[in-house]
Amino acid sequence: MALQINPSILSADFSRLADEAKAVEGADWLHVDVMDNHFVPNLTLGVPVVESLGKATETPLDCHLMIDDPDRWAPQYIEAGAGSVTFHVEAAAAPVRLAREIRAKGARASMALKPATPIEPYEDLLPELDMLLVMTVEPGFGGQAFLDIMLPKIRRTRQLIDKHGLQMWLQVDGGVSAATIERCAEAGADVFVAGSAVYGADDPAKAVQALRQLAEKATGTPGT
Ligand SMILES: O=C(CO)[C@H](O)[C@H](O)COP(=O)(O)O
Ligand SMILES: [Fe+2]
Repeated sequence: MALQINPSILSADFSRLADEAKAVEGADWLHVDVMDNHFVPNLTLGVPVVESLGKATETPLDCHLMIDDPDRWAPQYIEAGAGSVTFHVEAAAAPVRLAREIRAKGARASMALKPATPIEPYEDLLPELDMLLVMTVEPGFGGQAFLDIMLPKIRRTRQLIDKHGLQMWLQVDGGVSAATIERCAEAGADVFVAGSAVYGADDPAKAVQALRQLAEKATGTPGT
């Protein structure tokens, strides 16, 4: 099982994005939150910024699309350099077709669930995906408190992945910190997004290492 830490650039200084991306080189992926002020009540960045970020760092980009109509926009993020594209199932018109298109274009296909969206209706879609994202806050903002009530959903999702013998990754995003990452890892997550816990630290690279060690300790699993 992979064990990965993905710093979220949402909590970085947007006037120095290239430097902030370089500050966490050594992390597995750079998590990029795309918000459109429709699917979520916040506006962040779009295709041109993703393209520039891709040129500024060696770290592959994990694009989390919190936007309406991801069916239309996801391909553009792959062309801009995203190595992994996550769409929200609540926003996608045709999740299976979209996942297949993302894979066909050479990126990892990932699907996200808001806190109130259950995993069970999507069990049969899992083989179409490279990653499933269980949101542990309501999407839209960094720095929110981790929702403990999501731990059973993380556990149930891990059970479904294992039941089907899939190699796909299970990502958690929202409120992941030194205080919460062990519980996420014990519940079966293997990819951890952390925004404020990384960029709010004096040394973001050290914060990534510290989170990795806690997750490894919780699972007895060496990371990548
Ligand atoms: O998708 C997100 C919010 O919608 C962010 O990735 C997430 O909130 C990261 O920030 P933090 O670790 O501070 O919670
Ligand atoms: Fe995110």
